[in-house]
Amino acid sequence: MSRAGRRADALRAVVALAVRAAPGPLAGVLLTAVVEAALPVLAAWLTKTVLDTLAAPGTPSVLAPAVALAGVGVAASVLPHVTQLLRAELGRRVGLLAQDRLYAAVNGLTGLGRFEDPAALDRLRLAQQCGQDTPPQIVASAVGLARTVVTIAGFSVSLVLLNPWLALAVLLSAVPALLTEVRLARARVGTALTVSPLERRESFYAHLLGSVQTAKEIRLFGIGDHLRGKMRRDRRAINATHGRLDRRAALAQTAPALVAAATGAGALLWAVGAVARGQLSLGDVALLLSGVAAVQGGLATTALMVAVTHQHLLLFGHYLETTTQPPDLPVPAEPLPAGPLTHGVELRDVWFRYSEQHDWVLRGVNLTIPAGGTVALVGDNGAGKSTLVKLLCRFYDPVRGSVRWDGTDIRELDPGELRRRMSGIFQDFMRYDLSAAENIGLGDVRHVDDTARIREAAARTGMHETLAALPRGYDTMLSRTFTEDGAQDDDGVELSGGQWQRVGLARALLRRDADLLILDEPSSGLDPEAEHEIHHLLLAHREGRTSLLVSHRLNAVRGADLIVVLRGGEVVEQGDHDALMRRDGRYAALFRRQAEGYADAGAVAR
Ligand SMILES: Nc1ncnc2c1ncn2[C@@H]1O[C@H](COP(=O)(O)OP(=O)(O)OP(=O)(O)O)[C@@H](O)[C@H]1O
Repeated sequence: MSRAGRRADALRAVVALAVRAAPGPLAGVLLTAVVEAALPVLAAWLTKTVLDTLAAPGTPSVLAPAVALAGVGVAASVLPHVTQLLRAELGRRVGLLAQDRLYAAVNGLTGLGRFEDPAALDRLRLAQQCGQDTPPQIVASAVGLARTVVTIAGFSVSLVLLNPWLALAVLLSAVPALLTEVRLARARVGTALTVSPLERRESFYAHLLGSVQTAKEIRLFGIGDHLRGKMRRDRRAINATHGRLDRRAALAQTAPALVAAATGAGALLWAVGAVARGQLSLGDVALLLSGVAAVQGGLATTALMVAVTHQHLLLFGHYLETTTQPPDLPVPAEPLPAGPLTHGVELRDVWFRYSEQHDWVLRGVNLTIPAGGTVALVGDNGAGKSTLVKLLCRFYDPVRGSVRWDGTDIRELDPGELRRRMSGIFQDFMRYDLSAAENIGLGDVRHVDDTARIREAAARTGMHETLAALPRGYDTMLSRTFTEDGAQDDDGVELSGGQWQRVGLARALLRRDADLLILDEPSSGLDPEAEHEIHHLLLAHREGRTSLLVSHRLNAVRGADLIVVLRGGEVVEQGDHDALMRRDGRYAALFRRQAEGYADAGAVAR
């Protein structure tokens, strides 16, 4: 699509957004803009009438035009405040709708790929920035533009009546400024794109330096100054880019400004001569001077507003691109229903790599998780276990092969429905800065307010007593960073690593009707007694349910119906514990090594 076509699309989208979000304030802003635009023209004519009436004694009373002029003055001083009020309301409502649509689009992404694509993240950042600010600014500029055009038209007619050639010269003198501003607008958008990655990285450093999660390590390693230096370097680069553009703009704007000033001076000299020759009255001169100033000022404002609107429309293109982007993973127009799991989930010759630049992570994996069965996945660091879990949830699609839910390729299913049939805990599970109840309730948002259910899930992971004893019980914020809905009390708490893991597990267990339970390292942060206890609990919970357990603690997986050993992205062994021990391969070696570690520790203890 051509650049002009994209701008027209952006403009249509902004207008549609404003009409949808705030029809009342939009109509109000347009109305006040027209009235505000007409006032200066009216004031100039009334001034001329007052001056000419005063200069010609014996003519009708000056009172009526003087009172009208005063009225115009009052209206001119009040209206900007009304406009400001309406424009602010318009901005807030449009900003809200734009933000909501943007995050609906982001939330609609099925997979994780776009969140790992720097170009997509830069675009998202620009979309976040301009989604909030750009539509109201475009509306404000467009309204301002319409207003100045009305004012310019009014004064131009006045100038044409006094001297048509002068009117033409004044109008033409603004053309260079207009062209310069449009060129500069394009350069400004180019600069915004250039600095966006730098600004995103700067925000990252700002987050590192200002958050409690990072404060410990930054202090222990004393790397605050190092990070600050990197942040400063990015900011300097951003400033240098902006500085270059500002210098270029100042140079480019000088010549058009000189042309306009020379035209204004010429008009003044002509007017003085015309008064001396008796061609113009004093009132005419007042009208002419205010007309030249208004037309020139208006044209300069127009140039700037055209440029700003142009710039915002180009930026808004990124918002449109993000909100109308095609799906990251294909979903059929009419997906098949994901029914209750009756046979099992199967990975059939699955090959996967994160991108063409990356190496294969899974290489022809064949694996079945039978309905009602417990499968454990073990293997070295980087063997591909978490990647396999992500493919099961359809965060990525296999490059080759398929993942099948009761025989149907999960690409044929509705991803939302598929995920509603699953539950689990990831290795890097979320610790939400929310209340304890909500931290668990989010496991099944239909029951987020079901206190009894939440307490029962907490009890099953041994967390009920701990959470009930918090300052506000389950309503206590599990955060020292935020307070509940802006409350002033700082009684939020930070849980220990193991306690958080139990909360994460309780969240997973809240979805009681899940067909497939995925537990990726569910006990890595627990003390040995808690681990033992949690594994017994999970064993009981998994009984008769389909589950996939990923763990490095081989003692925890020995009860699984099937243990699958992954190495370098390939399944190298599978069977139950006894079969794998008899086979005396990789699993047996790993198991013995862990058992020896415990035995050695026991010997040292004795
Ligand atoms: N988002 C990603 N983008 C690119 N490469 C990735 C990504 N996630 C993982 N990898 C790579 O894929 C390989 C497998 O990682 P994965 O997390 O699946 O291993 P794992 O078996 O779960 O390891 P661990 O036992 O350490 O948790 C690793 O080499 C890792 O660097």
